[in-house]
Amino acid sequence: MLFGGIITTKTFCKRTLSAMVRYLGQQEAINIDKDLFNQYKFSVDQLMELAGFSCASAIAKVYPVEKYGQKPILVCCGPGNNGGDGLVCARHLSLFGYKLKVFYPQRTDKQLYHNLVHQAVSSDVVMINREPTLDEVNNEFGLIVDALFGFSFKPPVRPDFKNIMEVLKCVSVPIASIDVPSGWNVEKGMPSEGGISPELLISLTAPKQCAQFFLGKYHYLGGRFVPPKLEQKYKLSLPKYHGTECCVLLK
Ligand SMILES: NC(=O)C1=CN([C@@H]2O[C@H](COP(=O)(O)OP(=O)(O)OC[C@H]3O[C@@H](n4cnc5c(N)ncnc54)[C@H](O)[C@@H]3O)[C@@H](O)[C@H]2O)[C@@H](O)CC1
Ligand SMILES: [K+]
Repeated sequence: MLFGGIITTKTFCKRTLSAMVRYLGQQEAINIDKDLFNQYKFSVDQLMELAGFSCASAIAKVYPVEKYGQKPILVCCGPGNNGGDGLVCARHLSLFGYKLKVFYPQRTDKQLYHNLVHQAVSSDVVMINREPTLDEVNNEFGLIVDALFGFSFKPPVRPDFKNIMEVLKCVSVPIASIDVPSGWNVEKGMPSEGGISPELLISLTAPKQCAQFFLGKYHYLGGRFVPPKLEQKYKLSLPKYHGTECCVLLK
């Protein structure tokens, strides 16, 4: 496609990359997850660490610490594995030199999650217990990481998460969403009543169908842990990760 008659190599490469990947339906994403655990014998901790690290890397590329490190980053974590990715991502961002605050209202009572919180706090991440207001988010933070819900989300958002979702819908601060923009239908995208509009989306393993409706500026793929046979089984056509990079720019 030509834009004003000019197409740069970079634009062409980005468009080619995002065109070639396959977008997964919700059930397919769940099946791949099951295969990774049952057939390929990965543990949740392993994949979550790689997923969260790749999200932190993509965020650091788009929002360099030299420019965005002054104000804290707010990470909003949900009750499932998407929230776990958020906790890992927060710890790595803190180790990269950012100031981190995490809002994690429904803490999962499993050892993995207790450990993730402990590890984050040990790496200077601050856990906040009160839900931040819209004004507080706009004034205090430079970036929001949305780790509320991933590919297992079933709309509509339940009442206990409505407030924070409303805040995220209205913020002027950029949002980086992990795997799926929270509140979006995993296949159909933003709900008709409106939803959050992330500036950065980091798809994990492979993009979900909702990513086709993503209009933000940056789309990365992370989670470089897919065994070649699994990639072939689901015909994922993943883009090539460069060198030792753990994430790749799709758009
Ligand atoms: N195989 C993969 O691709 C990997 C996936 N990971 C992450 O795991 C995520 C999927 O995790 P899960 O399956 O635990 O699920 P999610 O984290 O997507 O969400 C499930 C949680 O959200 C709650 N929930 C669902 N619908 C809701 C609604 N309408 N209102 C309020 N709460 C709702 C559920 O009760 C559950 O607690 C992925 O999106 C990704 O971020 C990574 O951790 C590792 C590897
Ligand atoms: K999310």
